[in-house]
Amino acid sequence: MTDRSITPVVTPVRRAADVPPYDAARAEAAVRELLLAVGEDPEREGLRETPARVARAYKEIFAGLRQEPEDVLTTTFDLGHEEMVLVKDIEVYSTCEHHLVPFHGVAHVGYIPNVDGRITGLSKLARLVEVFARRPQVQERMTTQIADSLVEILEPRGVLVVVQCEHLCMSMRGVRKPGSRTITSAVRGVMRDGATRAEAMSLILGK
Ligand SMILES: Nc1nc2c(ncn2[C@@H]2O[C@H](COP(=O)(O)OP(=O)(O)OP(=O)(O)O)[C@@H](O)[C@H]2O)c(=O)[nH]1
Ligand SMILES: [Zn+2]
Repeated sequence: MTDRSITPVVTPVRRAADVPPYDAARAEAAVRELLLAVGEDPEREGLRETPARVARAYKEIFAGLRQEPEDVLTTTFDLGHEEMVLVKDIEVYSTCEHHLVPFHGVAHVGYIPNVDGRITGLSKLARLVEVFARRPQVQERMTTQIADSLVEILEPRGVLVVVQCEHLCMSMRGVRKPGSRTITSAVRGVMRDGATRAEAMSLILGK
């Protein structure tokens, strides 16, 4: 019998090319409806511009739906560097797909290049995080997507991604536990080896 507890759950994700263009007018109408639904007056002074503002903000916050990792992991160099590369404390702002409120914190992204030493620009790792953070998300999927796209594009020997976030849906509402942090990781290839993983983790945890 299959042990279902270790069966990976793969969420089908639409490719950017299949995502329709951003519909600002529709977003604006929806925000207006929401304001009415909560008992506000969208015509009052302070709220008159709000639907349009929120529509613009959502375009930015969900821009990652129209981007693919290969759009940002463009610059690769063959530097011959075969040891670990780790960028830590990359600030992350994403949106919980269950409540549409933010979760935020940091991502640490490390990889061990392939034997040709193919590496990418450091900023590209932070851009990669943005591609997946700027979508309606769950933290686990975001972590996995960052790791798997690095595997696909850089073909490295190993990847480790650790994300630590506070979910405002747990802080400002619901269970109301401000300050709790959720930590997720995705580890691929030789980064799974005990010593290598320990080295990456100590670099992440070290000040
Ligand atoms: N695994 C996971 N869960 C998340 C994430 N973001 C939010 N959640 C959880 O999604 C769950 C949704 O649960 P529901 O019971 O459907 O929604 P709810 O009634 O609003 O739940 P409460 O938040 O407990 O009030 C909650 O337990 C959230 O904490 C995430 O990134 N990963
Ligand atoms: Zn939530």
